[in-house]
Amino acid sequence: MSEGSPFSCVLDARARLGESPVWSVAEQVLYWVDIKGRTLNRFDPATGANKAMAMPEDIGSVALVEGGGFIAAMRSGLFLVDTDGRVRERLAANPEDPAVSRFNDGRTDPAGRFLVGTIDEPKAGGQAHLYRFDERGLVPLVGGLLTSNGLAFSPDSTWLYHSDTPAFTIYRQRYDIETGTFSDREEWVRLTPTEDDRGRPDGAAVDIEGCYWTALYEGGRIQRYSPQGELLAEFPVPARCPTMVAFGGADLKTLFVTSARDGRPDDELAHLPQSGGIFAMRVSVPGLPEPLFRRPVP
Ligand SMILES: O=C1O[C@H](CS(=O)(=O)O)[C@@H](O)[C@H](O)[C@H]1O
Repeated sequence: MSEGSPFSCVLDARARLGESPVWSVAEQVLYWVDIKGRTLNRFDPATGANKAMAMPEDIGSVALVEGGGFIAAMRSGLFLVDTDGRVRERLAANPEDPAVSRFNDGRTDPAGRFLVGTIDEPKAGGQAHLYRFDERGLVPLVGGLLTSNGLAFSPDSTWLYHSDTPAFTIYRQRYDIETGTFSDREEWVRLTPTEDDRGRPDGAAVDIEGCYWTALYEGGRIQRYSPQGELLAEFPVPARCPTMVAFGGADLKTLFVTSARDGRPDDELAHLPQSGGIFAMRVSVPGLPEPLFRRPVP
């Protein structure tokens, strides 16, 4: 355990921008990406070994695919990647300009569709979108975003959670799992930045009680919210920029957190040298197994 934090560093990865932790129940390992370091990683907590697989471009998120391999959301599009990290096929192109937009946070819905958003890198007034990918192709569902993030589903699949990080806001909307469509979004939680605290909602996961856990980028902590949007607890992380959480371990009661170190000031990195690492803590309420992406049948 780190001083003042319930989290231990389980992998001192020094990732530039660690993201998208995904627990594989079948393999009992944690997959994660380094977006700017351009790697897809397989971390085995039982041995401490991490295998980094080089990617050809920035990789924003991954999800596990039924039958093996990954769907990878990269800068130029969505791709199928095999278990050895070889890019096999492009499923969809990024409809935005890849010079200023890349795919970011993504998650499979409980019916096997892939939801994924983009990041408007120049933050030019909200050019990013949230998309759905299934047999209907890549369809934009929400526009006007700066950084699409925080995708998660309630345990009964009736709510979709979603955040826009630089807007300091988490939204939720009624989700129809039969069709992959949703109602208009409602503002669910809005954080108020201060001069000392620009913590904003990044990647997230929901536990079996329906509580929403979010990393606070530049906020150095993880928050847990009730389904009613009430802040229940906060847990400091030994990194200023935790990026996303995932439940793992045999009982899904280990909370893993990825983090970033890219662009952080020297004094902060001196104080928080494990920034960019993977952290973990035990929790009393487990998460849910991550659904597998079902490749659409043409
Ligand atoms: O690139 C990223 O940056 C954002 C933070 S922000 O958009 O600059 O506020 C981070 O949340 C995101 O996950 C990451 O991919």
